[in-house]
Amino acid sequence: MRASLIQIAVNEDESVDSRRQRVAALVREQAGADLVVLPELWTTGAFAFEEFGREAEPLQGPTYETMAKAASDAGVWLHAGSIPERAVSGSGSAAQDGTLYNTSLLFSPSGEPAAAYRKIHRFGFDKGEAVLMGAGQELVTVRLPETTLGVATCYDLRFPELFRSLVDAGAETLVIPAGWPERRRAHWTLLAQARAVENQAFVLACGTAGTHAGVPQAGHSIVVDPWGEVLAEAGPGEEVLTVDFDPAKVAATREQFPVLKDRVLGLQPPRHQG
Ligand SMILES: O=C(O)CCC(=O)C(=O)O
Repeated sequence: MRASLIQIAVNEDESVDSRRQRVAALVREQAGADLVVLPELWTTGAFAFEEFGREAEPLQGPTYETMAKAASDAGVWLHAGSIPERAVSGSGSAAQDGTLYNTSLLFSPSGEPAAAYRKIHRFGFDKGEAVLMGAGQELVTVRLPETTLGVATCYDLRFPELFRSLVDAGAETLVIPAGWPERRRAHWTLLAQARAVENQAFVLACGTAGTHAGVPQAGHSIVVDPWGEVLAEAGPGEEVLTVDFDPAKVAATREQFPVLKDRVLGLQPPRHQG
C-alpha cells in the first residue's frame, strides 16, 4: 500500500483560497498512491485562532468541494486533514447550530464522503481551540480495501485510551493530521512511536511546516510500523512524504508478539492503606 503525506507549509503570506487550490494540485499529483493524508487546520493554521471563526465552513463547504474533486481526480483515498467547521442543523448527532469544530474530512477514490471526525481533545487549556471549539464525541474508523483506518487529530496523540478504543473498534492504521509546534517536536516523534508500539498498528502522522501566528511548526511528519520502526520521516519544510507499507504486518505482529491479548481490564481501584 502506498501513502503520501503532504506536509503543507502554512504561512500567513498565502490566502486561504490560494492554499486550497495549491493543495488540491498537490493531491492530484499523488495519483497512483492508495491513500493521501493532509495535516490539521491547514486552511487557517492550527494556531491562527482569530481565523477560525472568519474562515469556518459548513461541513460541505469550499474545502469539502475542492478536496472531494481532488480525491476523484487523483483516484485516491484522501484524508483531507481538518477544517474549522461551523455546524449547521442536522450536521451531526450532538452538534449545536453555529458551534465550531475541528473536523477532519475523508473521501473515497470516487470523491464520495467516507467519514468526518470532530477532534475529541481540544488543545489550549483555557484559550485557543479549547475555548473556541466544541469537542467531538464519536470515534471514527474507515474501512479501506487493504486496512482499517482509525483517525485522531494532533493533541489527541497524547491520549492513549483514545487509540486503544480505536484498536478495539478494528483500527490497524492510525492516521493523525496535526499542526504540532516545533518547540515540542521531541514529544511528537516519541508519541507517534509509542502509539504504534502499544497498539501494534501503523501510525501515519502528518504535520504542517511554516510559521503562522508566530508559532513555528515542527514538520517532521512520520510513518511508523507496528514494531515501532520509523519507515519514513520528513524534514522541517514543505514536503510530500511517500511510503510503501504492507498492511498485513499488523496481523503478523499481533500474532507473533500477542501483547494485546494480555490486557487485564476492570482492575479494582487501590484500597486505602493507612
Ligand atoms: O500537544 C501538543 O503539544 C500540541 C497540540 C496541538 O498543537 C494541537 O492539538 O493543535
